[in-house]
Amino acid sequence: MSRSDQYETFMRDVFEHGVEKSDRTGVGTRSMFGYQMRFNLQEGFPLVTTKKLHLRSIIHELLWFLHGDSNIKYLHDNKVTIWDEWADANGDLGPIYGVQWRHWKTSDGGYIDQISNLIHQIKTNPDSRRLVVSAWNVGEIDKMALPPCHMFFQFYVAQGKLSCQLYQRSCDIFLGVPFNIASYSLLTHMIAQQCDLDVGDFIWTGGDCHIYNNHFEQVKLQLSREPRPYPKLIIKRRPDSIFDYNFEDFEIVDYDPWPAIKAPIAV
Ligand SMILES: Nc1nc(=O)c2c([nH]1)NC[C@@H]1CN(c3ccc(C(=O)N[C@@H](CCC(=O)O)C(=O)O)cc3)CN21
Ligand SMILES: O=c1ccn([C@H]2C[C@H](O)[C@@H](COP(=O)(O)O)O2)c(=O)[nH]1
Repeated sequence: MSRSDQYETFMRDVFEHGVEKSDRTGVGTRSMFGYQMRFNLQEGFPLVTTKKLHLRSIIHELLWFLHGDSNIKYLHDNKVTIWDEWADANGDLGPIYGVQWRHWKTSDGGYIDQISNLIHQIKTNPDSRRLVVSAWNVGEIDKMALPPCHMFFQFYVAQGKLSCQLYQRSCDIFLGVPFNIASYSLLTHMIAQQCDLDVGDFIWTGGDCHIYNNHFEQVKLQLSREPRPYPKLIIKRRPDSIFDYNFEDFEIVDYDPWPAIKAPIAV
């Protein structure tokens, strides 16, 4: 049975049973600690259907991470504005996700490309239990515009299928989480294609899962809507490496969402 309501069930649980909690931004939240969702990627691409999602921003952001970039110029060139509030006057965000994924600094002055190493390990040693990428570089957190939220992910290969589990320490359920689910599901499809594997599950694990107090009306509206079946992802080409995908390589078919719902972002 295909389920396309895990996200809404999660949102409803936190909305109904979360506790009041103040937070860094001053907005205030309703929060729950610890939650897990499992998406079978064989059954569709988990793009939330109870509001229209801007997949363009999600794809460009992921390609930007994979390029090891942390300046918003690439995003701006592609009309993506989701990181604007955190960039400095030069558009820099410090050593956030992309930098840690591709150029983790070592103590002897070298760099580690975690993504290249990961792909190599999946291809040559798929049973490994060390198929891990971390953005949580403790020694560099104070140089980042925002400490990583989606901070640690692990892959798993069994029966010809690639699965991924993400640990997200802090989760803005209305604005951030739909982006995060789609982004890592897309990454899992791309890595599976590169490694000649089918896709398995994407498992999302959250730490502090919160709904901001100024998202309550939007959440009520969203929860009044019936989820629809998930769309399908088509990757139109098989690039030579994980770093050679273009925006145009991806197509989502049969996405029939409810209308978009606007909300302010907590900075
Ligand atoms: N409070 C907060 N929540 C987040 O989800 C978040 C941050 N901060 N800071 C860093 C990044 C930036 N992210 C963002 C930023 C903006 C949107 C947003 O405004 N989404 C709109 C559409 C925007 C668009 O695609 O142009 C939405 O309706 O989903 C989503 C995620 C995720 N992260
Ligand atoms: O990919 C992302 C990035 C950020 N968030 C949210 C989670 C929190 O609401 C804020 C970060 O604030 P902290 O005080 O650093 O936890 O951004 C997200 O959900 N997804």
